[in-house]
Amino acid sequence: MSRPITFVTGNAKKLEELVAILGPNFPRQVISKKIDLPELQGEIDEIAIKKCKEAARQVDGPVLVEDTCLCFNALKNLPGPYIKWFLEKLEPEGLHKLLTGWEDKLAKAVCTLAFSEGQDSEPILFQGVTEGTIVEPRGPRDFGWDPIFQPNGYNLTYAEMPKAEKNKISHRFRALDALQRHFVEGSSK
Ligand SMILES: O=c1[nH]c(=O)c2ncn([C@@H]3O[C@H](COP(=O)(O)OP(=O)(O)OP(=O)(O)O)[C@@H](O)[C@H]3O)c2[nH]1
Ligand SMILES: [Mg+2]
Repeated sequence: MSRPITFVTGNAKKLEELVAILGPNFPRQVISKKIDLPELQGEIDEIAIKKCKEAARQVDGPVLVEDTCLCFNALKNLPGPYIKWFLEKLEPEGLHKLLTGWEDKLAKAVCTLAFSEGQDSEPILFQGVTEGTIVEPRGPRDFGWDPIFQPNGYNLTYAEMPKAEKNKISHRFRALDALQRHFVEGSSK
């Protein structure tokens, strides 16, 4: 029997979505641990890999971590990995206003999952991207920048969509889908 995978995150909403998306049929047991891991600066993949190695060191076993970026096309993909700090200071309104000077409101939400079997294994990455536009905040405020992100093909922001609907098309769903395929295909070999 493989050891359970510990999903290390300080973010309760991420955990809630992960549990809903993975459902009961994921081939490995997933438990969670709340640690706010340090995030070093750098490119997306590098941040996720370093976060994963630190999680594996602290947990001393199989771990999964996630890093989420919100990239504005007009700003050459910023705030990107720094979205958490931008959101904390500017709130959704301010984030939307950042784009006032640009006609281009395109953005992408990027979820990068990093999985490692343990301290001695190299992390494996799975990424999910959902494209959309940045709009004036609409909908409930219970999760981050959801009120300003309107995925392509929808008239609703992530925040306005029923959770089950967001979880079918979100950046997080797409990354978890890749992870799930890795484990399901891997376990049938
Ligand atoms: O509206 C949202 N819809 C989402 O689907 C979503 N996923 C993440 N976020 C926010 O974007 C920042 C990422 O930073 P982040 O990846 O470092 O997360 P975090 O520090 O909260 O948790 P963790 O690093 O301990 O896992 C944080 O402010 C998160 O709250 C989201 N906001
Ligand atoms: Mg974080």
